[in-house]
Amino acid sequence: MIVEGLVREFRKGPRAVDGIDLRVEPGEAYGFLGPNGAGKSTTVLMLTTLLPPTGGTARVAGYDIVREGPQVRASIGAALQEAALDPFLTGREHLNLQAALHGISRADRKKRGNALLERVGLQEAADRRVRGYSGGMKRRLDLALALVHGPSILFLDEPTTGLDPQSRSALWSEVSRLARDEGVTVFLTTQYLEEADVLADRVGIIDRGTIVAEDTPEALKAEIGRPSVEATPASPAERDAVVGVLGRFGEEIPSQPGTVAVRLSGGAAGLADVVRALDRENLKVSNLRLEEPSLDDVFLAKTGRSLEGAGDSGEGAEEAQG
Ligand SMILES: Nc1ncnc2c1ncn2[C@@H]1O[C@H](COP(=O)(O)OP(=O)(O)OP(=O)(O)O)[C@@H](O)[C@H]1O
Repeated sequence: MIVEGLVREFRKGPRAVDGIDLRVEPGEAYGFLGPNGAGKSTTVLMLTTLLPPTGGTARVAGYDIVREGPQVRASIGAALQEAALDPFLTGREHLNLQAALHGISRADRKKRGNALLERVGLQEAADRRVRGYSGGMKRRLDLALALVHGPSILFLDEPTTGLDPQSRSALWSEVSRLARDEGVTVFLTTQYLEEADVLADRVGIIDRGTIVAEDTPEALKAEIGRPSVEATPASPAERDAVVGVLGRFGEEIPSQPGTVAVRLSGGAAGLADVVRALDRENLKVSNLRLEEPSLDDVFLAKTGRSLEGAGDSGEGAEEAQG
């Protein structure tokens, strides 16, 4: 997938996507991370040919998204935010219908449907109507539907938003397996740092329509750099003394009540020196933790805002999207 200078301007709205460049290699899992309203869904709609760009170009599976829409659509599968599931159809009926739409023969439809239902763990619910499905089951059915025609690229728009932790991790394993074992290229959008961290080989951070950082999660975190150490003084009376010792190793940062934290100016290796210094001063700590920088720190460093609550106010956005 090659994207160059892609733009989408809405007539009465913002420049939702403001000239983005990206490349996703075959078999790669790419995470598009950003707050509400950053432009993630608009990007996915353009790349899946559902919304025409107002500028720039993109090739998906080698095909131009504007001039070769049908070829693009034949190569991709998409599970988007507004799942078009019919509450009165069963999971199996949905798969059958989708397979028929893709021109899969009657004999193959059944086989394909069964295999996909099994893969996403919906065999037992296969003949129940979708209106009785949980949020997690609907997302898994969505994923199965996106895979019916064996696409080489899979688009997932916020696949786990609103799911409980268990359903979230079940979906994560399925997506990882697709990328790892079947070489499917995955392009997923998410507002969850952890999701990008777990699933993506590379992460692009999008804010207000532009990509502000892009790399492997490890490299992005390493760029922001230094880990922090957090200590819980065993006796609250010794808090100031612990602050004094830790302060020699870096600048103090906000931490949980009852704890002291500093960003280690010498990196993780400084932890041993911290322990020795505390010991020398006879200061006891009940807990000592090394914290690696998170993707949230990366977002903060690149945009000056924290990912939590960095989104747009959403005013009118929902309406406009409908
Ligand atoms: N059809 C539309 N008309 C006008 N403005 C729109 C339309 N669709 C999206 N926008 C605006 O474009 C910007 C980007 O929206 P987009 O949905 O792409 O963001 P997002 O990163 O996917 O956010 P979310 O996580 O909420 O889905 C927002 O400011 C949004 O209000």
